[in-house]
Amino acid sequence: MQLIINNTIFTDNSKEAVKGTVFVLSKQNEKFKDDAISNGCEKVIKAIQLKEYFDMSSIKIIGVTGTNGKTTTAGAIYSILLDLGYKVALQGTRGFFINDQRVEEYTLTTPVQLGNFAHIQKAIENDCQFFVMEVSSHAIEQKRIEGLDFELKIHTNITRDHLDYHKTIEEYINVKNSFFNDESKKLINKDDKVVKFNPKNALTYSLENPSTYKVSAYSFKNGTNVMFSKIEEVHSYSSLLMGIFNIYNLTAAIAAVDMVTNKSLDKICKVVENFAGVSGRMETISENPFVIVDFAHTPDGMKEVFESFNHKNIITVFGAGGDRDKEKRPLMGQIAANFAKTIIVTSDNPRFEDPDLIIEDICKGIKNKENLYIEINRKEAIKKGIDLARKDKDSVLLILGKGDEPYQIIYDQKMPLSDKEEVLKYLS
Ligand SMILES: CC(=O)N[C@H]1[C@@H](OP(=O)(O)OP(=O)(O)OC[C@H]2O[C@@H](n3ccc(=O)[nH]c3=O)[C@H](O)[C@@H]2O)O[C@H](CO)[C@@H](O)[C@@H]1O[C@H](C)C(=O)N[C@@H](C)C(=O)N[C@H](CCC(=O)O)C(=O)O
Ligand SMILES: Nc1ncnc2c1ncn2[C@@H]1O[C@H](COP(=O)(O)OP(=O)(O)OP(=O)(O)O)[C@@H](O)[C@H]1O
Ligand SMILES: N[C@H](CCC[C@H](N)C(=O)O)C(=O)O
Ligand SMILES: [Mg+2]
Repeated sequence: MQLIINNTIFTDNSKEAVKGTVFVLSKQNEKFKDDAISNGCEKVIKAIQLKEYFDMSSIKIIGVTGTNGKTTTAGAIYSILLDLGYKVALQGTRGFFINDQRVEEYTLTTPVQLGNFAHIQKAIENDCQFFVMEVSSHAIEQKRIEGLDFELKIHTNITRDHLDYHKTIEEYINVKNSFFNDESKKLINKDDKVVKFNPKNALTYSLENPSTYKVSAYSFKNGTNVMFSKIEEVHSYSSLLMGIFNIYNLTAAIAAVDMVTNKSLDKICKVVENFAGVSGRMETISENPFVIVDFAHTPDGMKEVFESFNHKNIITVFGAGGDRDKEKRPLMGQIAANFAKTIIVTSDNPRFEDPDLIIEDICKGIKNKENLYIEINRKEAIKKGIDLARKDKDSVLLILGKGDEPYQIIYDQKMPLSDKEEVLKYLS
């Protein structure tokens, strides 16, 4: 990865660290430091020193971390700030956006250090006042965010994900909590049971426990309508988004904008109505039959989605990613069995794993196999789900795990496959 600042080339790859370049050390590449020096680089610096070459004072960085809700909450903050007239950049799972234009397709949810600095540089060149970014647990552990000063750090929730990488839930929780142990301005979900944070400059939000931004009531008739109080002031907002978990995401987004701008909460609550959500997150593809595509791929994410439709007969199509956390698979099967009337287990992104074995892992959590179908071909599984949904007018078909991913990763190949396209093709 290279970054050019004032005609100086900065690189994080020793193979590029030739004469005239500056090698930027990271946790991932420090083992190549001697190679960089022998390749003739001018100097070796730590990422935190990039601030000496790079004035970032004109842009406010907002970081969102948590197991689920990062893309949705970051997307909502981006939408609100744009509607309030600010120039904003958004970086995350769905790619890199500047002022409503997608500048880069999906790469990493949080790029490597120089990738973050390159995007911030581009955002500053486009006069952005805010840089909203998702902060993944990998990024925290690998210190990809080293050198960034956050105007505000936001916590959505901490349940479980990426245990293939962090090995234990305790380690995963510690990594997530480490993002909140400094004196930065932070916004914490007070209903989360495992979050630990430095109380200095911390404000909170919640539906259950006492907090700064406390939701007092909500209803789902004609969309989502929410009432909350900030200390003594009462405010309300409405949204097209469904699900109690989206009330957390939207309340966090409203609170965040309140904390980083001097706009009135009433103005902020007004523009949040324009946020139509993020594609592939609780996205309604068809009303009749009722078909929704969602990105839920963790036990907690699935539980939240299922609980949003417990008034419906749930038919669900899902799988689990290969080369990811294996222990979550039976838990996902069990959650589906607890809520769904019909379960169709299929492939997600098998990567280098045998899709049959992934499906076997999921089915270990499904004791009652009466309404369980297994269909390894995701396209066929979606068709099966639609056929069943057509026969039950009180059903909702929930196609989970891939959201708006336009591909299926088999080995290291990205084969074109979009859940939404498959539904629309079959219904047309
Ligand atoms: C598992 C994982 O996170 N791997 C990351 C890790 O790879 P790695 O340890 O193999 O590193 P590497 O490729 O050997 O390179 C490490 C560093 O050494 C340097 N290098 C390398 C060779 C050399 O001769 N000299 C040299 O200097 C490279 O330029 C690089 O800076 O370090 C690399 C560089 O920092 C990352 O690009 C890579 O992310 C890979 C591509 C990846 O797929 N990561 C996924 C799992 C990820 O990060 N996902 C999260 C969460 C997703 C979500 O929940 O939304 C994300 O933020 O996207
Ligand atoms: N606040 C929340 N609590 C629990 N589940 C949620 C929440 N928000 C969203 N979800 C569920 O998790 C899925 C992923 O949401 P989103 O993409 O916003 O999360 P993310 O943290 O960016 O995920 P990833 O780390 O995989 O990119 C959604 O499709 C929904 O099913
Ligand atoms: N459908 C994807 C969802 C996870 C995407 C991202 N959170 C990651 O872990 O790479 C998978 O399970 O392969
Ligand atoms: Mg994301």
